[in-house]
Amino acid sequence: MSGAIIRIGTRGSQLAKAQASEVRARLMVAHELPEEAFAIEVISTSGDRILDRPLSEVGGKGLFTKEIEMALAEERIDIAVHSSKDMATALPDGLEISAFLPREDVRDVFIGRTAPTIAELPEGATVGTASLRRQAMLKRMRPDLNVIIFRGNVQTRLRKLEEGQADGTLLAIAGLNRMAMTNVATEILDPDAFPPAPGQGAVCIESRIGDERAKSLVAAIADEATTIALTAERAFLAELDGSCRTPIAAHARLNDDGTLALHGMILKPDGSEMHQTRREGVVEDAELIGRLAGRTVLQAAGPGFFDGWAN
Ligand SMILES: NCc1[nH]cc(CCC(=O)O)c1CC(=O)O
Repeated sequence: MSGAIIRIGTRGSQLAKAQASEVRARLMVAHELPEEAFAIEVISTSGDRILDRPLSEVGGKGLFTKEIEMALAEERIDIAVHSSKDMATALPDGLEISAFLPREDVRDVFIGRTAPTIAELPEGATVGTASLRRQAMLKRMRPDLNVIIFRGNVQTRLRKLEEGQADGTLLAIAGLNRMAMTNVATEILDPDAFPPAPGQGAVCIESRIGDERAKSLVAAIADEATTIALTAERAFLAELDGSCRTPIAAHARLNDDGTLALHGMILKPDGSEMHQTRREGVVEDAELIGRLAGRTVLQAAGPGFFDGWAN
């Protein structure tokens, strides 16, 4: 790839473009390349176009990645930049995740219009979110709340909030940080009580299997601790066969002694039932830790837990 222009594929939202620019900036530093060595190719995805229905109804995570992955497979781009949270566990044939950037803050935030915290929302207040996980955890904390669908990119959701369509909304602080918009948050949620989506806060780079030039290029900016944490979280998700249809939360991180700790959770969409587990082990077992944690919550939930809303 040296000499040639490196084509970076991304969605067109402000957040996605900020992530692609971050990847470019890191590659420029790592390889002493000028900005002109890169072309950022904006690709529209179905997830960006279908805005009137919840993600769980229109097909889940793949929606934000499909068109970009097609461009990658067809060699119209060399690498694709994604929010790991938006990626399904099974990738299309011929593609692989070749790097994770160092993870941003994993936490969710509440952005309140009529009250600064979830606890202070009046009885029956309306909260907008498109995430089943956020809906389920909110309902568990506050069964009285009225949760409505808020689709669209971060700017669209904040506009809906400003227009008064809801009393509050929830977002990932990572996205706000990347767009220098952290100040809109009115409450930062404790990740132990309100754990993030698997992969939240981690940007990943996808490339073609066998494209060694792309692989070695991005290897220079890959973060090992993030790779380990994401391996565990994505194994947890894979064990649950998770998609946007199931409220699933997972947060893995390295302890000070270098071991891995995973917190995994599943809920019913209305928050009426919740199962969680914590598991620790050596980093070499990241995949196994995720798989076993997934099996633990599945067993605790029992057969029937997914009935009625699994698809
Ligand atoms: N589903 C959209 C999406 N995908 C990734 C992020 C945030 C950035 C990240 O998690 O890295 C967001 C917006 C949000 O949930 O606030």
